[in-house]
Amino acid sequence: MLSLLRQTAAPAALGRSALRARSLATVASKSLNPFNPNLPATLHLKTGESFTGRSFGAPVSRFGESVFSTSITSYTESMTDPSYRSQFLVFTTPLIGNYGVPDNFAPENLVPNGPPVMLESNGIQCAGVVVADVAERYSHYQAVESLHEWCDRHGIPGITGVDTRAITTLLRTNGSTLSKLAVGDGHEARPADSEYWDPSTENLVDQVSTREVYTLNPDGDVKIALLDFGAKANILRSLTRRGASVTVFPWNYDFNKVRDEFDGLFLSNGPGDPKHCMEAAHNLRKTIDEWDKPIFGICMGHQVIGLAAGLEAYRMRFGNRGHNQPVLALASSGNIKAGRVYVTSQNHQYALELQEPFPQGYEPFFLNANDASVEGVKSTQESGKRVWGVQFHPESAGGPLDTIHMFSDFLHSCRSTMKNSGVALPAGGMAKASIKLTDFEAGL
Ligand SMILES: NC(=O)CC[C@H](N)C(=O)O
Repeated sequence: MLSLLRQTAAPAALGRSALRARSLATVASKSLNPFNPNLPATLHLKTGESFTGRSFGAPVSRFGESVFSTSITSYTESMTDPSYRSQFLVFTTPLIGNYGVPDNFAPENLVPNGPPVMLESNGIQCAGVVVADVAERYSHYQAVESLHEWCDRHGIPGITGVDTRAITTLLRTNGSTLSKLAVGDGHEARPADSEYWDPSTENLVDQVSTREVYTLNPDGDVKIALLDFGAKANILRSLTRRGASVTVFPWNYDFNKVRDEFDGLFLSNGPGDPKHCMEAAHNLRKTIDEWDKPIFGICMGHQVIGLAAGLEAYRMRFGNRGHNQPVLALASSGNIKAGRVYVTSQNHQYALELQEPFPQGYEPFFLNANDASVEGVKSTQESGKRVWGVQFHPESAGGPLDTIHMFSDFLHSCRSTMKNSGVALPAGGMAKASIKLTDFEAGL
């Protein structure tokens, strides 16, 4: 996926206004199907229920897994998050689409030295969207198209006019459910049980990870390697905005081959069952045993750290998806204070077991204050290691920024190692010096 991002990077020879005109023309020329309020659609759940409403977006039928999100904003960020791959995203917020969709590639929307997209990847990643009431008209100063037009361009079906409260209640009771979103002729025909496609059987990470190694912000003072399990662009932005150079590797690249060239290792988020990533966990185990520089993982990255440490991962009933998930810190580290509750952005179906005893050298870092699931693991002080994993998304996009300083903490730790090995650390620590309040307010 990120290799595709690179290919869409703006050629330097074109001016900003020419690029803007070109990308707007692309948007306009690709809207294939006008919104048709009379086209029916039905969401079939494998558990036996069907919900009929109206189609929007691409008039195509698809299989996937229905999951619900309680986020009240940021549908564009959620839909472009690669961790939603193969899922039908059911929004509990009734009105979706009212602020339209921005131009993902407009140069003026991009962060200098960051990834070449405004949203979380170069296109829609979820399999479809389920909403109570899609907005046919939109209003936002950055919007260039409607939710219908955007979904249509990307071949993604949507359904509107269905009772998302009833669907969510079913998903809470029965768990995330294999589904078919059927559009147009024959939409009411229920598929046979054997027809439902189960995405958890596939290695979805391999479908979204970069195929090539590349570097963002090559002049950054601290060199971070990032294993790409399906990285959200805001993770890359959060690192480069804090001055790091970020070299992105495919998820199963053996980092041990190049680890001497880097000051820290980052493991990204990514879709699907973490058991498909055992190869990465084995490589990581060797890294942790033989390398003493900082390692930080988010969501899938956190799960891979847990597997490397010897923890088990399990499938939750309906997972946690939304922007208001409270997590309780059990340990202090950097800006994180034990005993505090942080409100976090989340999108996951799997979690690490809270094993007793915890693997030697590790301790639980955070617990979810709603369901007590493991929200973070870290190496103990006595272990001499610096390894952190969090199930939630400190980079948000969308969601609250309560834990955004974990990126500064990670880079601060990487830079302190550089100091020990003779590389000068700016007074007060680069991590603090490079972040201004205005950056925070700008929503980084
Ligand atoms: N956002 C993520 O990285 C998701 C992790 C994993 N695929 C899960 O669903 O639990």
